[in-house]
Amino acid sequence: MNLNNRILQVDGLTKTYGKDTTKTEALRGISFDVLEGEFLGIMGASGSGKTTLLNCIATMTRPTSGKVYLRGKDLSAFTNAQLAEYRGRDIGYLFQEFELLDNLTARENIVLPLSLHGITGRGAEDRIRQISAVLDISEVLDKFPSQMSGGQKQRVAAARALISDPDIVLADEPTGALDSRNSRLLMDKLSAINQEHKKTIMMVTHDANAASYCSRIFFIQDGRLFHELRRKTDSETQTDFYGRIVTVMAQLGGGSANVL
Ligand SMILES: Nc1ncnc2c1ncn2[C@@H]1O[C@H](COP(=O)(O)OP(=O)(O)OP(=O)(O)O)[C@@H](O)[C@H]1O
Repeated sequence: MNLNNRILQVDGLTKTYGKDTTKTEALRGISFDVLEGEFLGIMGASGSGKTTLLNCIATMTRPTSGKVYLRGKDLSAFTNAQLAEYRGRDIGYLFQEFELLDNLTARENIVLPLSLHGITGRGAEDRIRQISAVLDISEVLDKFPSQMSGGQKQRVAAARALISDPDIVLADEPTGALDSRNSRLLMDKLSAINQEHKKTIMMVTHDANAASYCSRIFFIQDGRLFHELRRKTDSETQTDFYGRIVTVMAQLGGGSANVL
């Protein structure tokens, strides 16, 4: 592994919620590296710690111990100003339930991170046009969320996550609220953004189909890394990779149907 293009380093991350009788050890020591341009999947049963892991990386949750480094810089040592810059510019976050603001149009939702984080509007219109074309949402830019389909809302949310050209996109179950057609459409777009625009993506998912678009997948069990799968570049079809994913899902706990 060439560590020169390591974008993110997760080192011995633990997270314990509550104490005594309410204590939950959500993460029990997780370490891995993410390389630039990877499309990394995180899978595991409900409650295994996937969202906690993503939120520690997003600095929405503070780890109990361990560190996260972005390009070698320790996030826990960031000042408030550096954290704001990190959240607003270095990462983009895509939520399962879209989290668009209902009283803003698609266009206003997409530019929100730029204004919230004081990023200047230089070229914002050009950038919206480019991203909207990639995500096929040019037609809905002046619509409000209530006037869009679920698939369109999630693609608008993806545009919002990408508008500041972040180093890494963190996605938590982005297809969780979508039907299979819209899931496939979103995954095709995310895959193109990863492959053609070289954007690093880290995605939590329960969906083996969505995971089959990834280049590498971590399986988490009870707050620990259980297994890692890597798609064989060039020599493995998405269908074959899907087959291997389903096999590991079954090993994780007695059959994919009752695990994930
Ligand atoms: N804020 C919190 N306070 C207390 N316990 C929490 C909190 N957030 C998560 N947990 C607990 O930590 C564990 C891991 O939760 P987490 O949401 O990270 O799992 P997950 O793998 O993302 O689950 P799911 O697939 O159901 O979303 C669970 O047992 C959960 O109940």
